[in-house]
Amino acid sequence: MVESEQVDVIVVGLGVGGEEVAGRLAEAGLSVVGIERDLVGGECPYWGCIPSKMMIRAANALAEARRIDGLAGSAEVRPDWAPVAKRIREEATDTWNDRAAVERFVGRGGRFVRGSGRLDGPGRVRVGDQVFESRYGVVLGTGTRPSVPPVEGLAGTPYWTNHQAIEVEELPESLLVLGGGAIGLELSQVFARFGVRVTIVEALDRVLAVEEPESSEVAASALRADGVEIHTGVRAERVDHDGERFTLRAQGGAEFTAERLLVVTGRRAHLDELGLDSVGVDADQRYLPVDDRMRVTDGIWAVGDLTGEGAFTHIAMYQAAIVIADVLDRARHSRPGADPSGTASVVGGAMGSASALGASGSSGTAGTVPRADYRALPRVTFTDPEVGAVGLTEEQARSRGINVQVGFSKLSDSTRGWIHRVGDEGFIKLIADADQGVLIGATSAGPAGGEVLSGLVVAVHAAVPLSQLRHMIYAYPTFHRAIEAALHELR
Ligand SMILES: Cc1cc2nc3c(=O)[nH]c(=O)nc-3n(C[C@H](O)[C@H](O)[C@H](O)COP(=O)(O)OP(=O)(O)OC[C@H]3O[C@@H](n4cnc5c(N)ncnc54)[C@H](O)[C@@H]3O)c2cc1C
Ligand SMILES: NC(=O)c1ccc[n+]([C@@H]2O[C@H](COP(=O)([O-])OP(=O)(O)OC[C@H]3O[C@@H](n4cnc5c(N)ncnc54)[C@H](O)[C@@H]3O)[C@@H](O)[C@H]2O)c1
Repeated sequence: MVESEQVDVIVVGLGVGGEEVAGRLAEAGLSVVGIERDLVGGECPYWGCIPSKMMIRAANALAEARRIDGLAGSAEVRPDWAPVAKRIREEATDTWNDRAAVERFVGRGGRFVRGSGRLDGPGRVRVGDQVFESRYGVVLGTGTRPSVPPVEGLAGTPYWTNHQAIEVEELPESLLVLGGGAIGLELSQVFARFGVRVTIVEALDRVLAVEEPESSEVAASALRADGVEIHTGVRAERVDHDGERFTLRAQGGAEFTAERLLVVTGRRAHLDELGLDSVGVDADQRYLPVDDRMRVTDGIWAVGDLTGEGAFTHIAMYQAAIVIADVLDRARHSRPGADPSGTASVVGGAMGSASALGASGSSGTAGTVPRADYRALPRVTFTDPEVGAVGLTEEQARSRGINVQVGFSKLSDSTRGWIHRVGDEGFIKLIADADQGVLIGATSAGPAGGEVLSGLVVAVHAAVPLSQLRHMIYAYPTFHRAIEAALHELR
């Protein structure tokens, strides 16, 4: 048996969630080993949120310029992908190099190990020839990878995932997008605005199917206006690549061809790679279930996409704060002569007297571990118009037997929408629990729909009574005044 090295905490996977947990625990004075097999920071900064939003910023600038005609004169727009690719390479990803992130982690007091970590019994993690043993526990933050459907022929073709789409230096003439979810819609609109002929093929009967049907309609009609072809209810049967072009054949005989094929049909965790059987946890699951303190089992926590609680960076960060508080709580109570009130410094040891966590307050008060609550989970799909949503959709609320009231108002009927004119598509949809007199869900689609959402997130999170929401003052003429109009429509 390989001799193991003892540390306080082992973090496997330094994506959004793992990096936050490992860095903060190290700052708090624990000895932390952080293990990452690819790039420290994970999907979001290198192939996800940040570069995709840089693309969207650029594509939206083109769209705004194209709206000048008829509103403010005329403009000739000549898209150029080169500055977008350069910005992603130089500003966002350092050409997909994590040097700075590794240095940041080490600078916070962490020990970095590059490799694939795997549980090797309770508290133990193996990385290649090294074995680490943890005093307080192991945190898993290994995220997800693209889930590629078993369509005949697809596996042998040079299809793109989000990685190649984000890294692209020269745009193709045409692009087939398999999957009309968040990634499919955001990237399709970007590429279409830069002149690529884009076709989306979606299996369900509408795009963005996890959100309200009205959201699907607004997003689909905006993309169509940008020239994107959308085919829903299509079952892909076979994919071929002849060296130059892809052909996708669908059930019923329909055929789609393009120079490139982007597969964005969801993501999946790879639990089989984590050695979960060595700690008695079933690896044959889609995600790793956790309790409201993110505990998988005694001494093992999970954070981020791996938990299946919503694949968003803000969820990974939210969960990370809970894990940090819980691990520190355990460390506090495990020390000889521990102060169970939790009022002493967070942990002992050479670096333990001053707690950065205590100073920032993000882990909660010493001794109290916050519990996860996803009632007011916000999400924003950054199409133009943006589709922001929080809490339950109408269908989810009805299927739970809630006494539902729905309020709806179109942005174009608001003063601000009318002033805005071109590009004012969108709406506010409110879902209320009539018995409780509170909002339990809401959608805010429109220009800055994700920003307008914030008031609705507060309303759902804090269960603000509808009577109070109706008697608030909404600034004139804002887009968010449409919330007031929708409140008056609740029935
Ligand atoms: C194109 C795209 C756009 C997105 N846009 C947004 C957005 O606008 N807003 C938003 O909130 N979210 C967005 N997301 C989702 C967001 O990127 C994820 O929710 C987030 O990255 C999840 O963080 P994580 O820490 O759970 O996992 P990840 O970021 O996936 O990190 C997991 C890390 O673990 C490593 N790893 C895996 N297994 C092992 C192992 N055995 N040993 C060592 N290391 C391992 C991986 O290499 C990886 O670095 C987007 C995603 C994509 C793909
Ligand atoms: N703005 C954001 O916050 C943002 C942006 C991008 C991604 N993300 C996160 O990343 C996750 C993954 O994004 P995604 O777009 O890959 O997944 P998704 O689950 O959002 O969408 C996948 C789509 O592919 C469709 N699909 C599945 N199999 C198919 C098949 N065989 N043929 C045709 N269509 C098929 C599904 O019906 C679905 O509409 C999202 O769930 C989201 O949480 C967030």
